[in-house]
Amino acid sequence: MLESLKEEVLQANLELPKKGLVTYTWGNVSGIDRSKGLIVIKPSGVPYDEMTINDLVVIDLKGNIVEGHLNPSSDAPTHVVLYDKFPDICGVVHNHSSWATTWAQAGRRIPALGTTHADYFYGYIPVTREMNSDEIQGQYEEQTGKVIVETFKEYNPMDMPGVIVRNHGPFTWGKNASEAVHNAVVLEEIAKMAYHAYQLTPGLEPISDVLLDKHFFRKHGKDAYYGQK
Ligand SMILES: O=C(CO)[C@@H](O)[C@H](O)COP(=O)(O)O
Repeated sequence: MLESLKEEVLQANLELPKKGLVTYTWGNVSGIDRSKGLIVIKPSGVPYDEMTINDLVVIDLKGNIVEGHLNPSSDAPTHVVLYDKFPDICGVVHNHSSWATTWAQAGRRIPALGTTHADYFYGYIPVTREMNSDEIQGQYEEQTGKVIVETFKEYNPMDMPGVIVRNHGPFTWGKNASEAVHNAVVLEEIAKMAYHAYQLTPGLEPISDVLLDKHFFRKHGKDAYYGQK
């Protein structure tokens, strides 16, 4: 069942260490078959260099295990919320890549300081609010998804394909698992460049709306929905 999606999700997971986005078993990638309402996700705690297609776990949109002999990623509830509330996405990535996680630990949104950013993210990459103790002590991973959705009231997820979860790390998404990984790689590079740009020029302002529009529109077209800049 879902053999081609499983292969795509396996390759997307194996791309994370190849691109230097994960250490040990940190991070996870999933993909969804919207016609079946089934998600294929990385198993929890399995080293990437030992992972096989048979280790992947299939869950439904309530988080129930439909197929698989291992537990799904501990972040599966977050993936489920995002698929439920962002109907156009079909791939989700979570990781603890160093530069993006630095911004998460600092509780900072990432400003658009250059055209690389503008090609992928229309304006600031948002950071979620701090979660309260009840949210943390409760269904933490599910609440993480809900706080991301709350942050995206003003955004179309397809035109802002990532978020910085405060004190945790980045989540990215896309039209499939492979695009979600691509966006994770870009977000990490943007986070690194923005950090260094601020070192060179403290108090740097974001790029002009004209330059942001030029690059984002060129890549995404005029009809893209735009949230906060
Ligand atoms: O965010 C976290 C832990 O903070 C997770 O991404 C783990 O780093 C990986 O968990 P599994 O996917 O192996 O359950």
